[in-house]
Amino acid sequence: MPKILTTHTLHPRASAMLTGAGELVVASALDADTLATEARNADIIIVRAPLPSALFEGATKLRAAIRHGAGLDMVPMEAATAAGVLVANVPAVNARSVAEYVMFAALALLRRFRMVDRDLRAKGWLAGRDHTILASELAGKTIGIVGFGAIGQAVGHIAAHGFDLNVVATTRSMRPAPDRVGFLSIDALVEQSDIIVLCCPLTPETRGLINRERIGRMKLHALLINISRGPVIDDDALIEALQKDRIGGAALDVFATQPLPPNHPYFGFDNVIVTPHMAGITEQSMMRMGVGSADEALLVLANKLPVNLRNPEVVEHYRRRFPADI
Ligand SMILES: NC(=O)C1=CN([C@@H]2O[C@H](COP(=O)(O)OP(=O)(O)OC[C@H]3O[C@@H](n4cnc5c(N)ncnc54)[C@H](O)[C@@H]3O)[C@@H](O)[C@H]2O)C=CC1
Ligand SMILES: O=C(O)C(=O)COP(=O)(O)O
Repeated sequence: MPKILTTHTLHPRASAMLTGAGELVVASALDADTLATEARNADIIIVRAPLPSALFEGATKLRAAIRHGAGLDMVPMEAATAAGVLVANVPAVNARSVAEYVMFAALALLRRFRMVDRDLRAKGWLAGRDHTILASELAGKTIGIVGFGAIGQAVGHIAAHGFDLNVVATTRSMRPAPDRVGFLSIDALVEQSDIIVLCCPLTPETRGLINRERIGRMKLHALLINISRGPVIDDDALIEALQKDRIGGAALDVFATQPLPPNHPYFGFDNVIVTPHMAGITEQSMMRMGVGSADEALLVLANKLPVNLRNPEVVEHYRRRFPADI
């Protein structure tokens, strides 16, 4: 029976789809050595944690690595491709969940939710109400979306139609912008936005995109929301801007080091919301990502190519490794 290794427990509906088609095994730990050892006799791996390149050298039976979600940065693409392993993902199905998180984060920052809740509990009613900086409405502000793919478009739609925000965006292709969205260069977006939302993948171009220089161009007291990947922001530059009260606050769901170390400076700011990479995790999206991953795994087990194949250049190599397949 083929072995399907998964880094995390899947949604029950996805597990049910795979039970019977293969032996479904949840990795016993997520460190590089354990993953590489447990992938050695696996046919498929479903991925929610960074995979080491070395995994692909030892996993001689491995046919596919399937990302449970959108971001492909967790799969070392070159190593997978060199080994003839198909890489697929499940795009767009968590976009609504992430977009709702973005609106939650923007509202929570503007309402100073962390401070008000804390002061009411610790010091009582008046302390909770009596903040010198007033809360602010979303309506009429400009939200700047960096990366206008599935998530960016969902954010743009809710922001424009649900909250009367002005929406500007920057994206690689700059195709014709939809109604109520204006495309700008990254620098113009950074200068004009009251709220900047990072919705791009982590790539060599986006690593360090929000650097000291760009943070310096932000409007005084603008907000920054990051749901993309931690290294898109220069942490030292952001921490400095927060210390100097240069920006109004930040909501960070993703970090250069995950888990975020307990003593990290981000924990020290009242105007920073930190969440453990969970913007895309809801009951609905976990079901859709799980089912989508299971669909792709079942296709590979049926000797077919996954629908969202992300390294098509591997196909010839794959055919040589598994001549009976595809
Ligand atoms: N925090 C969370 O729970 C989640 C985080 N993510 C992250 O969000 C990313 C985006 O997800 P989707 O919107 O589903 O992907 P997508 O592929 O639909 O959209 C990404 C967009 O970013 C644009 N882009 C790429 N490079 C760029 C650059 N240098 N400058 C500006 N735009 C650029 C692309 O043109 C594309 O429009 C994922 O790659 C992942 O890293 C995704 C889902 C959940
Ligand atoms: O889709 C992504 O890239 C995410 O970050 C969320 O997916 P996951 O929680 O890793 O299944």
